[in-house]
Amino acid sequence: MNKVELPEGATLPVRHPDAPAPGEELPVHYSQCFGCGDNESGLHMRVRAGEGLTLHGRFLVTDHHQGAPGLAHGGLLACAFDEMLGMLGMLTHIPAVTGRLETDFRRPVPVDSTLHIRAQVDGVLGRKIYTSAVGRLNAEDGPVALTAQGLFIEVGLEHFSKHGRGLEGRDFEVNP
Ligand SMILES: CCCCCCCCCCCCCC(=O)SCCNC(=O)CCNC(=O)[C@H](O)C(C)(C)COP(=O)(O)OP(=O)(O)OC[C@H]1O[C@@H](n2cnc3c(N)ncnc32)[C@H](O)[C@@H]1OP(=O)(O)O
Repeated sequence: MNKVELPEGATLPVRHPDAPAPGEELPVHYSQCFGCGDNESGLHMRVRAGEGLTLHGRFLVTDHHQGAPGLAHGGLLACAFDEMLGMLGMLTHIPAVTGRLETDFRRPVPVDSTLHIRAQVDGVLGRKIYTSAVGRLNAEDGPVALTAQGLFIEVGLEHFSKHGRGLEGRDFEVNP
């Protein structure tokens, strides 16, 4: 994992009492989500809660995900990290959106490989949530293919009703 530089005063948020238990699979937060939903060409990411403020996810790289022939597209891999880092909100119940996402591509990711991603919350300062993740090839302890750091910004739920659609009657889930 990258060494994450946190600003002075950042603290670790509390794991929400209703967060999925360690080992529990996270629900699909939106059926059409490109990351975790039924979207035909999507990632079909499967994610389970880890200890503390961590998540473990994985997806199979398919022909839908190519950039160069036989290799995953870099932007699509960044998408997978956005999804994983965004889903950390299910541990904290803090509604937030990606403000900044930095991805380091360290190894090519071939079609038919499974990318295992471990994501964690590193700290919170005001509305800013600092997160990071590492992606490994074909096993949870496989070779590191990517690392990423994400800055998420806490927003009110009105962010999703104002800019998105279909949030009526929901409390903390931000997608229908
Ligand atoms: C409840 C949980 C449910 C979980 C469900 C799982 C869902 C999973 C879904 C997964 C899907 C994946 C998830 C997705 O794909 S989320 C979709 C992709 N992201 C977006 O669409 C966000 C678009 N941007 C915005 O809406 C606004 O710009 C936001 C809301 C982010 C901030 O505008 P706002 O007017 O509100 O606030 P502010 O501008 O005063 O900024 C506030 C603070 O933040 C700092 N700042 C801001 N930006 C940056 C930056 N780039 N680098 C560094 N710092 C930045 C800023 O300096 C300030 O700091 P400070 O001055 O206070 O120190």
